Amino acid sequence: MNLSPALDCYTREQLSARDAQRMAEFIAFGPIVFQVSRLMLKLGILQLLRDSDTGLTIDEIAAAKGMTHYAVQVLVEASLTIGTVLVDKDSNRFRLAKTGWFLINDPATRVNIDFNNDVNYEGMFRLEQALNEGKPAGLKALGNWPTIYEGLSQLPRHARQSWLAFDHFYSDSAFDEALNIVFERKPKTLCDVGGNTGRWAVRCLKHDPAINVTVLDLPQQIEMMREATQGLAEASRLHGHGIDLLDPEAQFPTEPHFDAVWMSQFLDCFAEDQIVSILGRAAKVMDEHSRLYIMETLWDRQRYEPAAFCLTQVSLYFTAMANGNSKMMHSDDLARLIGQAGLKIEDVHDNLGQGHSIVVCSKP
Ligand SMILES: C[S@@+](CC[C@H](N)C(=O)[O-])C[C@H]1O[C@@H](n2cnc3c(N)ncnc32)[C@H](O)[C@@H]1O
Repeated sequence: MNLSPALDCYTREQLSARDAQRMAEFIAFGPIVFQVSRLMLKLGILQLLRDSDTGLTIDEIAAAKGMTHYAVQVLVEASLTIGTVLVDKDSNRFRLAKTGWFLINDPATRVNIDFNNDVNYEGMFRLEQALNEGKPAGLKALGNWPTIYEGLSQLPRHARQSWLAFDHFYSDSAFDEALNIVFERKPKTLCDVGGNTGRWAVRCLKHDPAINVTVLDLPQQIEMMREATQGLAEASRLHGHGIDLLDPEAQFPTEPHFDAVWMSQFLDCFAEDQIVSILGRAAKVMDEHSRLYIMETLWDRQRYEPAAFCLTQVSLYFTAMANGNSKMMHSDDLARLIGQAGLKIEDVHDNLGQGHSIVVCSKP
């Protein structure tokens, strides 16, 4: 399989036996490690330690935070062994460790923590059931829909906020570079498949005053998009088309003719046979001048190893919470599905934003 140079570490053992045993325990206590660290952030204890020059004792933290000695002690002692804080043995003062610094300052980590807590945490208990049934068995922790996409507009407030923040954080980071790639061929019409709240569509409209953009998405999301883009000066060039692309009979609109078809973080919401069907329907409305741009975070093409770690873990969100049958893709799989849909890969651009690739496809 393809693996970027940074992922070569997956081909041979990296840990000593002692480190491996510690890692095994880290996994065993994963849910507690997660909740302790999330609370150290939420309660501002990590931030308090960051801002202190001399470090703080448990009593000083408790006084500053209005918490009991016991509550601070269990959190801080666990954080010490997790590795987010350090202690001075003589003064009993705690200070921030490097990992704690990243918890505070790394925006990707913050978005991932909120996403895991507010969207995934409870539902993930049903991962085994989801794997057995091929259905998102964990989604009932948030509401009763066949897939999370049908429920997006009605998710509990925190879950919706964290879902959108997660989604936007990843795709927004790649949009600047993506605009240059897509507009190189000067398209006049673009179809944004799975355009969600219209963020990419709006970027295109602002980037080129001649472009018309049609967003295809579930009818509920087209409503969300209309709300989000209300009053926009460019609104007359923005069009919405409600469609359920899981229905194999649902065809892409043929009017207008699309110079560019754009799918960002979209195909990862579907199983392989569904992807082939959707790509095949996109191909039907393309001619030899049209281009399909697929923007995905392909886990095997990552420049940094932690990104591949995040992406392969996020796959299980799709299993337990989203739809039960899709994942963050490996580029070998995506290439095979593109070929099965009768399209050919013309170019691949890697390392955009938070580790996105754009696969440019045309009709052979
Ligand atoms: C992960 S979001 C990506 C949003 C956006 N393209 C981005 O890059 O941030 C996937 C989008 O696909 C849409 N979607 C999921 N299932 C769909 C379906 N069956 N038919 C049409 N759109 C669907 C969702 O509503 C959502 O807006």
